[in-house]
Formats: sequence, C-alpha cells, structure tokens
Amino acid sequence: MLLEIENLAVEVAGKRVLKGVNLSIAEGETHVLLGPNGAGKSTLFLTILGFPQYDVVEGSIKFKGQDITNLTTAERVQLGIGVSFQTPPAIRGISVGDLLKIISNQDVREELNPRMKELANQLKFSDEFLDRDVNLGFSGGEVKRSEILQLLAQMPDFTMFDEPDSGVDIENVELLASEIGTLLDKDKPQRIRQRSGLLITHLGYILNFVSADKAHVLIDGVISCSGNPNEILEDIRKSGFNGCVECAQCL
Ligand SMILES: Nc1ncnc2c1ncn2[C@@H]1O[C@H](COP(=O)(O)OP(=O)(O)OP(=O)(O)O)[C@@H](O)[C@H]1O
Repeated sequence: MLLEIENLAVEVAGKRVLKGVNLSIAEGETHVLLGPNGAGKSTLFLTILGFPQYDVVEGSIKFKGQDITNLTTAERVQLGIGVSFQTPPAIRGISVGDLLKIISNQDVREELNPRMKELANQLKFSDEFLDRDVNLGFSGGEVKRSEILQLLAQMPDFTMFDEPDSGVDIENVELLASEIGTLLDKDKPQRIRQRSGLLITHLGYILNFVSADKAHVLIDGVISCSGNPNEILEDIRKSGFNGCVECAQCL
C-alpha cells in the first residue's frame, strides 16, 4: 500500500473532526472523497499533509510503509506527497516563475527551464503571467491552473486535489483534467501506473474526465461507505447523503 490510514482521530481547535478514519490507497490508484459540507474532507487532507493545527489524537498514517504521523509537512512533501488546495493563499514578493524554480530545484537566478515553460504554455500561462506574485489577484480558474502547474513541477507520488474543478469553466476543466491525468499516470496502462491520488469533489463533474478506481463517503468524521465511484455518485444524486448517514450510524 502507498498510503495507509488507520483509525485516525483528529482534533482542530479543540473539536474532534475526524473520528476513526480508515483508508488505504495502493500504488497507481485514484480514489475520490465525497461527503457533505463540514464532514471533515479538507481536515483529512491537511492532516495527511501534516499541518500542525490538526492534532492527531488516535491512529496513524503510513506512507510507503513508513509511519509519517509525526513528520513535518516538509518531510512529507520530500517523501512524495503533494496537494492542490481549495483556496491557496497569495504569496506577496514571490512570482509564479520563481516558485516553479524552487519546486523543481532550479537556481532562481537562471531562466525557467524549457520543460516548465512548455507546461506553463500548455496551461495557458504567458511569460508575463509567470512574473506575477503567486495567487495575487488571480481569477478562480488561474488559481486552479497555477496549483496544477506547481504540482507538475513537483510530480509527487501521491497527490491530493481539493475541489480542483470548483469555479472553473468547462473548457478549463477539460484542460485541468488532462494535466491531472498526467499527475496520476492516466496515460499509462493501469497495471504499470505508479502515481496515486485522492480527489475531493462535490458534484463529481471532474470524474467525467478523470477516471477513479474507488470512492469513499465521509460523514461526520467517519467513512460510512466505499465502492464504485459512479454507483455511489448516482445514489447521492438520487437521494442525497441520507443513505450514507444511515450507513454511518450502522458502523
Ligand atoms: N482551523 C479550524 N478551526 C476551527 N474549526 C475548524 C478548523 N478547520 C476545520 N474546522 C471545522 O471542522 C469541520 C470540518 O471542516 P472541513 O473543512 O474539514 O470540512 P469539509 O468536509 O472539507 O467541508 P466542505 O465540503 O464545506 O469544504 C467544520 O465544522 C469546520 O468548521
């Protein structure tokens, strides 16, 4: 298993948000995390990433067989974990181009390397755009495309995407989905895929363009059910999260 989460309980600002989450993701797999507002989806992401305000009070997180529960965020990123944030902060004084150089271990005094320039072009970013401060005054779509560009500079083994399609128009969703496919080895046959991912989506629109192996529904801090993404989404579209709430009560 690439990622193994066992009985994870997490408190934020003194409130227990995750109440015993179990989740395993194998190499080459893409999983989807569904659930109503406030269920704890982003909390799970930020705990996997090791943000200090998310206090693990029970359970463990293993990555590539190593217990990472007490590692810093920087150590986890070095091990190969990446994230596309739902609403990333603006960074004054650091340009997108400089950030890309830092992520891809390039000297910031040098020209951005041709591979990154080409990726920036693919994501519809001009040279002038690369000189702008990260996320400062960016449109919703530009923020999302910039997050994906940073991930392409990093190429993590495991990537979490928090609502990658929210606030993005149809044309740009297709573009983003194609790059997300690159980050998840979708251009390779399933048996030789190595990169894995976990995707939060509310409406499931992105799944029309990015295939997923398994979905999980998080209700009030526990995973109430797991299974085929299309079947689970269809149930939720028909009857909302009511069925999942009943399942959660049986756990
Ligand atoms: N830093 C924080 N301080 C206080 N409460 C927090 C903090 N972070 C999360 N919470 C609370 O934890 C609960 C879960 O929030 P979280 O953002 O993880 O939910 P979510 O499932 O991602 O929701 P959404 O679908 O609306 O994005 C919410 O009640 C939220 O208010």
